[in-house]
Amino acid sequence: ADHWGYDKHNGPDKWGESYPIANGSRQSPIDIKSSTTTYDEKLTPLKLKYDPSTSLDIQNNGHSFQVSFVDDQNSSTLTGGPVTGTFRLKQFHFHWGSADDKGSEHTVNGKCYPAELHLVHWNTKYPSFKDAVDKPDGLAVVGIFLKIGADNPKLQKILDAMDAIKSKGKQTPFPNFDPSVLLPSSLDYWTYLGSLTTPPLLESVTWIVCKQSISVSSAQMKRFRSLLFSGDGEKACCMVNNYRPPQPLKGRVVRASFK
Ligand SMILES: CC#CCNS(=O)(=O)c1cc(S(N)(=O)=O)ccc1C(=O)O
Ligand SMILES: [Zn+2]
Repeated sequence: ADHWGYDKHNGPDKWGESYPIANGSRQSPIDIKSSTTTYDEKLTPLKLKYDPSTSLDIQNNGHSFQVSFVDDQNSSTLTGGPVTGTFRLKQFHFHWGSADDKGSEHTVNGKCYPAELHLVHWNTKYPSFKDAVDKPDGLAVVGIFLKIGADNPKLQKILDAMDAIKSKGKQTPFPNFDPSVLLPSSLDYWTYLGSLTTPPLLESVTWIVCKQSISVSSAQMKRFRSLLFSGDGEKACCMVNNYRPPQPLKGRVVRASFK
């Protein structure tokens, strides 16, 4: 069948044909309207504890690139914040645009960022990621906006690995990477109940979107855009605009951990 993607004939507007949940009641991403969010003093600080020895490899999966982690122990975890229990880091990936004026999935008061980082964690009340991925409290994804500014040296290791994973299906070892280096200095966040932003669009994600962004330079963004959606031997297609636009809030409340 026609594999989903991000262009006219297989993009976000078409996903509902194969994944009816695309029109569900808790879809992501959303536009975060700061005036309609509500401060919740019961929200505790987000606790992210990452062990660099759990980082495994970096791969081009044909819709983004992701760094995967060993998740057979509670070495790299998310606790606190809006969640109950312990969530394990499985992978992180990015979404970005064809130019600096778009690319993020979440938007803030209608403003897009050039890219957005997603750190995907699964609830250890379930035996594995695949058991968690379709449960309403199965996943917690931390979203971090990238804003155009100075070169970000913390992205260098990722950028240098890109040459080895240019086309779909490529994978290369990526040991000893500490994702903490990608976190902003403040972990103030907005949180709401949503979904995966790519098919199968499962409504299993507690979203935790950081208010503070991290920097990326225009030159560094150009290197993201040199990756390919296409595999070796296929017509080269630049990996850009791999973001889903904001979806209807449908009555959901977005809480803020900060005043
Ligand atoms: C079955 C199933 C599934 C989802 N896998 S994922 O949570 O790693 C993921 C999550 C997201 S996102 N944008 O919802 O965090 C995007 C892409 C992926 C992916 O498979 O590549
Ligand atoms: Zn994502």
